[in-house]
Amino acid sequence: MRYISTRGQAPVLPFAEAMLTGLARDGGLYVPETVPQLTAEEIATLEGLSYEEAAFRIVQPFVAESFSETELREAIRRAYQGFGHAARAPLVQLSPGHHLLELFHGPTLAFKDFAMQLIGQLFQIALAREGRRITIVGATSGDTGSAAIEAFRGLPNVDVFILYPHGRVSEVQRRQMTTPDDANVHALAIAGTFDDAQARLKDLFNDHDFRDGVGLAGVNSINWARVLAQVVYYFTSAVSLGAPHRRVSFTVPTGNFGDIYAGSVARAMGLPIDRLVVATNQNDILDRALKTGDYRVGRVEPSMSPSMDIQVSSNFERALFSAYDGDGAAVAQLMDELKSGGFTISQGAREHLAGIFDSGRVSEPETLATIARVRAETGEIVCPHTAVGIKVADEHRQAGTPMITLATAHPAKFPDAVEQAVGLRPPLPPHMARLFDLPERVTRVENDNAALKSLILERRTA
Ligand SMILES: Cc1ncc(COP(=O)(O)O)c(C=O)c1O
Ligand SMILES: N[C@@H](CCOP(=O)(O)O)C(=O)O
Repeated sequence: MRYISTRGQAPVLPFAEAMLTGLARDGGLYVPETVPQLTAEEIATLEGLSYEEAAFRIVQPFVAESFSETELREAIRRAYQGFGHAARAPLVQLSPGHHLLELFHGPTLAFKDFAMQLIGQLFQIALAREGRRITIVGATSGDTGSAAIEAFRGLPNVDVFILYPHGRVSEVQRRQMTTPDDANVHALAIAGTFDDAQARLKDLFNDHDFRDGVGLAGVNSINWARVLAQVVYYFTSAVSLGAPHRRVSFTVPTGNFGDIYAGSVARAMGLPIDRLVVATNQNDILDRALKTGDYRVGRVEPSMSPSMDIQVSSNFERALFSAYDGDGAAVAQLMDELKSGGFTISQGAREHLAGIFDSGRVSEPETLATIARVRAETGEIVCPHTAVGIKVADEHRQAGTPMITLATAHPAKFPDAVEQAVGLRPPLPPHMARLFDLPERVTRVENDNAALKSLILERRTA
């Protein structure tokens, strides 16, 4: 399996190299040259398997040339052993035909753990093999950061720098990033928004001297390996509701478009997904783009679902690459236009996207009302991101097709929003009970590349 860039100008790489490379050298994102297909029979055999065995069968065709079966099985086993639920990603029925896929039973209480724990294991195998050291830089709107820190803390051959927007993540999210005391972990509060953090991160990758000098690696969903690991739970949940003999739909709270893009990969592999529904908060560029064809960047407005406070949605580039039939030059042209504020999606590409995705937007009052309604109707307490998903899912449900909404984070990560909606603060699980007692370590940094580069060079332990 070879991996190619969405902009068509970067070296073609095998899986392990694409994983260690992160952003392609032409500024694009790696995707597999072809998508492996699972037959209906193969999909049916996933029913009743452990999450780990299903993950092995789904991931293996993408990585076979880079990792032996034994290495992959062991990486998967280690990745999910710390999850707090035997099913790893359990499904809970919200109402007849509407199910919540709980993706928050990992160590940092968000869906990011599913991919980050696995790539943490795969990175270690690949780095040990080559005797390489790396400097990971990640951008986060709240959840990727702590998941990355948890997966890479304490490793002798890795430094982890996490850029988060100062004052724009929840207190639990911030403390998850600033309280680990490992010398290789560096939490950086950048002046600006998540979009600024992600833009600076891409600048660092596009500075080839710096990138090569520090051995830069990325663990955002820029990294194909992140997306791949997220494909698994689309299969396990759909199969438990009757796929491949029955079609299912998914609604996904969306920001950087990585999670829902993973759903489109599952669909391309043969999983009978009817609709993939993008759910945004008031930062609604994706909803606007899918409805009008105009992808136009607006101001990032802080919301009570801060992890989705994103306007420049990195993985949309991968969806565009498919929608433009793998035309890297066309994608590069759109990304160039994006530098001046946006672009218009061609009619053909819009039709391609409309064949897969629907979308909806949820306001702040609607988010609160949904948390309260779900509590009243089902007893479940959901996080504000999940509430955005549930509201949009309810607007897109079709009789006869089960809808699965991804519950992307634990409500205890967002106690202020939950308290406002239902009058109580969900407790943190026991392994995080000391979070508010631990000292924080944080460095403020300007939204400036030169400042960032010198900080990384100065702090690196590698
Ligand atoms: C809790 C939560 N929900 C939803 C999202 C959106 O996911 P994606 O960026 O993959 O679209 C994020 C951030 O990624 C998140 O942390
Ligand atoms: N919502 C994310 C933003 C980064 O997304 P990623 O999937 O590209 O890592 C976060 O919580 O950090």
